[in-house]
Amino acid sequence: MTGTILIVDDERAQREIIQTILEGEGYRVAAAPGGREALEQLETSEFDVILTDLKMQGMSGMELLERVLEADPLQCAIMMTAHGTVDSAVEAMKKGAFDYLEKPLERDNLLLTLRRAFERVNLLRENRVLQKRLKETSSIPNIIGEHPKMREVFRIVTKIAPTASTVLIYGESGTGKELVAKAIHDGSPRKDKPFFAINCAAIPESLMESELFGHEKGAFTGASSRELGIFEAATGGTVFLDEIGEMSVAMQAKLLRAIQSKEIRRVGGKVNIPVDVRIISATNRDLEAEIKRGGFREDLFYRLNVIRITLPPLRERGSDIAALADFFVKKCSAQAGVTVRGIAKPALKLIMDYSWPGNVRQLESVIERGALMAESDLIQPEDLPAEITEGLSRAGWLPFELPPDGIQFDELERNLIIKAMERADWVIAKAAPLLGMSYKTLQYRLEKFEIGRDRGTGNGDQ
Ligand SMILES: Nc1ncnc2c1ncn2[C@@H]1O[C@H](COP(=O)(O)OP(=O)(O)OP(=O)(O)O)[C@@H](O)[C@H]1O
Repeated sequence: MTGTILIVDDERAQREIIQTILEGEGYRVAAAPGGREALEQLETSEFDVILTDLKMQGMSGMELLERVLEADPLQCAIMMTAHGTVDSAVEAMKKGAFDYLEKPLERDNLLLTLRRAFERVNLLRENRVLQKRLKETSSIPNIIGEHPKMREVFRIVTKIAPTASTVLIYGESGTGKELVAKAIHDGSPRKDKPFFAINCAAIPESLMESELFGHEKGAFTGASSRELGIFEAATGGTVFLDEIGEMSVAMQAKLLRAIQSKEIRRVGGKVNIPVDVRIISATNRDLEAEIKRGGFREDLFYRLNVIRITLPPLRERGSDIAALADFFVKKCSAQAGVTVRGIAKPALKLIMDYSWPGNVRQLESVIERGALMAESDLIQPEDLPAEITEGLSRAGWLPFELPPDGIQFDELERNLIIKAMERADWVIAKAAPLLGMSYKTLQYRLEKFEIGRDRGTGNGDQ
């Protein structure tokens, strides 16, 4: 039998008898003549079980129990009480003692109670190890998230990263889809080979095939030399197809053929070239609904959707906001010239209350801006952009009331589009989800309103 026990009793003879019995059973035993001495020993050593007398000179067993459990609520303690003091024994149990033993002690009863106590100690210990292991496996470097939905993401990523299966990541813009795709690549045997990401919404239809599969010299006007597409360039590695829902149906057919045959043909080429890439794709659209509408091929969907990972929007994991903000502050403070080391409480409250339609990407850029604006070493409310300080809180933000004289709807729409484009650094693919529009709809509206980066003509793409 292994295990450590601390006996606390002010009667020396009692201590010695119990110590002899327990050492005879193989336990490692220490003894203390009173509560104070016991607490001193507990400061430097850990004991699995504390066996203490109730009535002692100086500190009572009850007070010792309270102090011990205050420091470690899971400490296993057994109270020894004089015959006929059941009330105190019950009180000790209520306070959190594991059990009590009536004096004079009976050897068998003592050993049986200790055996049960050690069963519990071992169970708790195993539980702690499991919890620790769970924590270790459910985190990925540089991806912050303690929310159960993120833990589930980490669990799946850790499990499937080493396999060859295709993965489809669902999530709104800025929720970390590319970060997760990269983590899957980094956790796979392909990690030393290239990881290439392509945003299907940002590439014009006419160039998509060449981007994916490459082209031969002279394949089309402007193709002055042979160029490899990302399928060939990433060979042995991973291709990440972001915003797959924006890919045209014609292109989807070509992609499906490439996945099935594991071969591609460069645009203008005459031969098929074998390729070996793992495909991870991502979307913020409901592809199943797109299939019903005829906008997405069902057979391709099943090829891509072998493993599905759903990333929650930031507003659904509010408990992660503070840790993410802190992570970005640290990231910024590593940069030259930035002296910020934290976020002031009132600013943090505004950050926590905000709805984050642009998700983690928006939070990251707000913190970056705050770190640059801050005059002290803490980010203050005045260092945050208006949309956050104006308290458009998660609980029902209602930005507009219809003014008494009505409104010019076109003007309102135009302004909102400009605001979204500014927030998305003039990348249409990133601005579109902020407005709940598809890439094509937003592109059309940018042209219609003649919105460009310089507010002049042109659509300001990329
Ligand atoms: N959990 C996280 N921990 C730390 N950083 C994160 C996390 N999630 C996202 N980020 C950061 O937020 C930014 C946006 O993430 P990412 O580009 O992966 O999002 P996305 O979902 O692919 O966006 P989009 O759909 O617009 O392409 C990146 O700078 C990324 O590093």
